[in-house]
Amino acid sequence: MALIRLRNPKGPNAAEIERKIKRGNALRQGSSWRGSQGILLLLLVTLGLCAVAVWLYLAALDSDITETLVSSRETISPQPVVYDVQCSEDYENYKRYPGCTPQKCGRAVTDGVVTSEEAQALRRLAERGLALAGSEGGASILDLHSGALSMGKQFVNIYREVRGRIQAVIAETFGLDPTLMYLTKPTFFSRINSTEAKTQHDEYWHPHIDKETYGSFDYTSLLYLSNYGSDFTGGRFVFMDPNGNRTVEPRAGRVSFFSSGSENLHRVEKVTWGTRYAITVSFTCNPSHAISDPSLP
Ligand SMILES: O=C(O)CCC(=O)C(=O)O
Ligand SMILES: [Fe+2]
Repeated sequence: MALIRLRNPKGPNAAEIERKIKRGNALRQGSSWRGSQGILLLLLVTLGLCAVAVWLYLAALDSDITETLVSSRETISPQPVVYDVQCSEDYENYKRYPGCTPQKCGRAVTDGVVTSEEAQALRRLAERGLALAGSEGGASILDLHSGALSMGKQFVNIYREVRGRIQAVIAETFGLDPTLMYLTKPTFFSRINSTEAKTQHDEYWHPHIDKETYGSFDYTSLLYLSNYGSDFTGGRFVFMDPNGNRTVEPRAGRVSFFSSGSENLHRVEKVTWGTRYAITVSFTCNPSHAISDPSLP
């Protein structure tokens, strides 16, 4: 027995024990590898969550929108959705025209006044007209003034019908006499894309008050000819109120209208992708600022 012990000092189970030790080591190594894998995974998940949080924060900073008044996914019909806003003092500095000068101010949106076929026809017209030229920057306009187009022996007013309906819905919403409100200039098609601005005429995104910018406006209406989200991104209309920003998302055939004073300070977001078509159609209470439909003698 002693000899055997001498020849094999580790005893009869030494090989077995060694195997166990090796297996133990291997297991420990494996579990420490698995441990570091776990830590790595945890790190990655934490990093991912941090990235998402930063992205959400930046997105919130970028889109300073407090409220979406009307989204492009909903249909506002037949009645417009109306948001009352207190009239600014702007109107006191202008001559008042009873039956037209705003007594009640606000903003409204309707999808029930212009059909999608009409919007499509007007968009095609804008596409063709603007294809003849167009700005090198991102914003182009086509001013069709009264909207008259010669055809044979007469004028075909391309948007007389549509304009008449817009006039009627504005009058009804703000309690006006439609015969005392007049189409005024500029009345124009706009095309906006994401091309970088080349001149200040391309800088459509600045906050402004229509009554100050255009002088004659008392009521502004915008007829959208393309859809936010599918035809273009960015390019939402933003009312900039003292307590936050409120958007109207364009949608083909949608008419958005509002009193033109500083109670409706607004801007258009920069278009980030695609092309946005719209028509600005505006009305004045001052007959001397009216533009009339041309007629043949
Ligand atoms: O196109 C729009 O949504 C707004 C345009 C505008 O603010 C304007 O024509 O004065
Ligand atoms: Fe404007």
